[in-house]
Amino acid sequence: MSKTAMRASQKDFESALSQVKRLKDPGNEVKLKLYALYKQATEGPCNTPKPGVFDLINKAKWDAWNALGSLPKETARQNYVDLVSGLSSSSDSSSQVKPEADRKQPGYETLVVTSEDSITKIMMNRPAKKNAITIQMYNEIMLALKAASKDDSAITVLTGNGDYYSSGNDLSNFTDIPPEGIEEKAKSSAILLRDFVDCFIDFPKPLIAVVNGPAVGISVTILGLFDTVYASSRATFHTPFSHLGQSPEGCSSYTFPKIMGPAKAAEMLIFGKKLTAAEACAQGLVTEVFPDSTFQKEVWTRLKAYSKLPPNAMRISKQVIRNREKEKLRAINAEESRALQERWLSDECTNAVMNFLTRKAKL
Ligand SMILES: CCCCCC/C=C/C(=O)SCCNC(=O)CCNC(=O)[C@H](O)C(C)(C)COP(=O)(O)OP(=O)(O)OC[C@H]1O[C@@H](n2cnc3c(N)ncnc32)[C@H](O)[C@@H]1OP(=O)(O)O
Repeated sequence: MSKTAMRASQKDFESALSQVKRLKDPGNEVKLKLYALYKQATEGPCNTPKPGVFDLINKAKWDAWNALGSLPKETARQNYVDLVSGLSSSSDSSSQVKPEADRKQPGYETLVVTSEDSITKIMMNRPAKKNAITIQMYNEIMLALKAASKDDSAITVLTGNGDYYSSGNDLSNFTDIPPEGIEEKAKSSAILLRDFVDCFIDFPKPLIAVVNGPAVGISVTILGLFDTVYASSRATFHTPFSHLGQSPEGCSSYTFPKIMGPAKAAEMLIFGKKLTAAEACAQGLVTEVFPDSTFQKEVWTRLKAYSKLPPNAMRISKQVIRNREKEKLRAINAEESRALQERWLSDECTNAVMNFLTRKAKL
């Protein structure tokens, strides 16, 4: 016999009433339907005066109940039981979490990109190399950001897999010299760098860095272009550009002095001072630090709550906060990229990279 042909007993109705309390929030429209059916099942047709036009909530409830007209109490009880049973089965199936491998978006080799709960998560995925950023990874991050800017997620997160957030530019990027020579390599790298940083400058939705461990070089400098930076207490922030014969990028020559003042920015960007997570937070580069033991749990709970906020309002707020600086940031990015193009051809830089690659030097 079909469910609707059955008559719901008082016991079925009472069990639906207790089941409804355990359901995930079904949204206002369904809540109004449930309210109306409950009133109809227990009191019969709507019998109270219509609330005033400014009493919005009670008026919506009254309208929903009144719309049921003279529906018999028994039918309302049955409809209530059926509605709750439908909601329970769909909420059971949506609470079955698929393993990450099944949810991951195809087409990325150096990243794991997933979208759920209105959050697109871009995870750098070279843990054995401390998530050092190869040419392929720069390109894939740009692709993932462009896709995330158009998908239906409300917020986008960048994070790292393993013990590091990222050790920055993969220093072996400099070893793959094309037949056209080293100048050509420096030129194409500067274009890649500029395009990469532009993607962060132009990203239209709230962008959050979940810094799960130490961060080096370009993975630190671009943090000034994020809207929120959450860090594990294990994270450190290191920009050893002078040690590498290089100069700052990611618009940090502008964002860092603005965030932390010129003196603190110079210590990081010129002298390569490494900051702890607590120091980075005190200087405004990091929004909040969480104990490493509860980092993932606390951060994702927070982000899931934020991702439920109205997405258009968040986008517009970001625009209002950031848009007036965009042109300036693009010009700074171009200037920093030009300076680095020169630096990459210098002996200081060549020697530092060779020392790392031949294992003579680490940070
Ligand atoms: C298109 C170009 C755009 C350029 C933009 C400009 C960007 C600038 C920067 O980002 S500058 C910062 C560059 N990064 C570094 O200088 C970090 C170098 N790495 C280290 O000093 C150390 O590896 C470490 C301190 C990050 C970690 O040390 P440790 O814990 O002892 O681990 P290992 O050194 O054994 O590392 C494991 C494994 O990963 C390889 N690796 C780590 N980082 C990098 C890197 N940045 N580039 C290349 N390879 C890296 C390391 O060699 C080991 O590999 P192996 O197991 O030996 O094969």
